[in-house]
Order: sequence, then C-alpha cells, then structure tokens
Amino acid sequence: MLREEDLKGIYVPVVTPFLSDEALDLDSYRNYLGQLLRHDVQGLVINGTTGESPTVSWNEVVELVQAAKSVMNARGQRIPLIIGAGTSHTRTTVERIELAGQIGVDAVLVVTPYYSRPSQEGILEHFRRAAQVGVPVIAYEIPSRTGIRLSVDTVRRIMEIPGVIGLKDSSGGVELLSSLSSHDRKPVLCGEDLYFHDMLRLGASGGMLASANIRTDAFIDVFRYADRGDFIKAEQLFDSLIPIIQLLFQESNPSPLKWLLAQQGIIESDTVRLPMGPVTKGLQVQLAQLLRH
Ligand SMILES: O=C(O)C1=N[C@H](C(=O)O)C[C@H](O)C1
Repeated sequence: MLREEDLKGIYVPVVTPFLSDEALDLDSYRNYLGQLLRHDVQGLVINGTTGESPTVSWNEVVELVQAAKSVMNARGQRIPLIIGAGTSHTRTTVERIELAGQIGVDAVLVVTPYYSRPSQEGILEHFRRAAQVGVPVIAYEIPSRTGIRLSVDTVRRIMEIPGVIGLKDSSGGVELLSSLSSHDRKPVLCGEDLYFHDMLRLGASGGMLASANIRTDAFIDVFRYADRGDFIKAEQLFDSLIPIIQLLFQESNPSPLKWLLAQQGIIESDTVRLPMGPVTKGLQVQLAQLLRH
C-alpha cells in the first residue's frame, strides 16, 4: 500500500491500447509496459484519464492490472500500481475501491465527482466514504474535465481525511498549490504537464504526467534536479520538453500520445474509443516532425 512519502517522483499514467476494432490489446500493453519499466519511474497509473477510463469496463481494468503485474513479475520488478477508481456515484466508487483492494493495487485515484455538480459538502462526503474502504486514496482535481472546481477550503478538508494520502493537481495553474503551500499539507503531484517545473518550485512532490510517456528519462531528470534544489537545471531541461507537451495536448489526451506510441511500434494501433477520435492530419504532421528530431 502506498504511503504519503511514496508520492514522489514521476508516476506515468498509461494508455489503454486497443485494436482497430476497439478490443483491448493486451499484447501491445505488455510490450509498452515492458519498455516503460526500463526507466526509473516511481509508479504507473492504470485507468486514468490517459487510460480512457470513461470507456474502459471494470472487467478490463482487472485484466490490465493482472497484465501489469505479470510484466513486472517477468522482469523481477515491482513498482506501485495506482488505478483510477473514481466515478460520479459514491456507492459505485466505494465498490470499485473495494475491488481494487482485492486485486492488490497500491492506491486509487479518485477524481472529483463530475457531471452532477454536487455541493462541496457532498464532495467531501464522497471522499470520506472512498477513504473509509482502507485503500490509500489520491484525490484528483481536474475541473477542465469534471465541470466542477473544488474550493481551496474543500481541498484542505479532503487532504485532512485519514486515508487520503495526497492530491493530483490538474487544476489548470499554480493558484491551488500556492494557496495550500503555506500550510502543513499532504503531498501534491503535478497533473498539469505544462506547469510541472513551476509546481515543483512551489513544493509539488513530483508529477503524474501523460507526457512522461515520451522522453521519460528527461522528466525524471527534471524531478531529480528540482529535488536537489537545482531549479536552474530543472528549468533548462523542462523548457526543452515544452514543445512536446504542447503537441501532446493540442488535441484531447490521449489521442496524440497513442498516435506517437503507435508510430514508434510500441503499441499496434492508435485507436481510441468513441467519442474520442483520432488526431487530425495537421497534428500528425507536427508529431511526425517531433519524432524525426
Ligand atoms: O491520465 C492522467 O492521469 C492525466 N490526465 C491529464 C489529462 O489528460 O487531462 C493530464 C495528465 O498529464 C495526466
């Protein structure tokens, strides 16, 4: 089980590879994870936004976790596995976390309940129930996708819940982290790739970054420089990653990322499940240029 002090470094949210008929492609998944595990990543996030959680069934999540464990066993390696378990229904979320505990994951990522626009009190109760299950919870704030923004006070109160070990902050800037940093708080992982360096400077303990699927070692080095207090080197290296991040998020994540992984032969197909769609031809040209460099 993950502890607060483990929320450090680079956690990579992984894609869920599909064949062209949208079926789960576990062969590609094993190959892809094998390549990622060559890097010194702190952990993997399965069924996050990048894993297309809205279209992946819970049975498929179980298959993905089992496949990840078998890849790690074959390599004699064990790093933490976090799975996205949040939904907009508290009881379903609790059931998923119970199952997550049974299949032996290390923590769950619980997104702010989306769509129904609950009150801040309702959201707090959602996180209390999620944390009561006993599997460590990382709260995930991403208003651009959930349609609801947590107040700073609600975030503080969520972080105080026993069993909530930290926050993934994809709130769209540094304001939330700045408001929290003067207080004694649990670890915050940056989940907003373009702000990675700024958030490290403000005390983020690492990142959960889709773009760390590409140039993984460079993202790890940005973290390491910052961790040593060398923010100048961290910034120089991070600046070289900005064009990649911008391209990866020019259209909805994870379509550009899957296209790049497929072009490199790491996964067989760039298929995303509808209503997500493939990247436009214009972006393909730019991504291809990036690959050439
Ligand atoms: O899958 C994730 O977790 C992430 N999702 C965010 C998004 O797609 O909006 C971005 C972040 O890099 C990680």
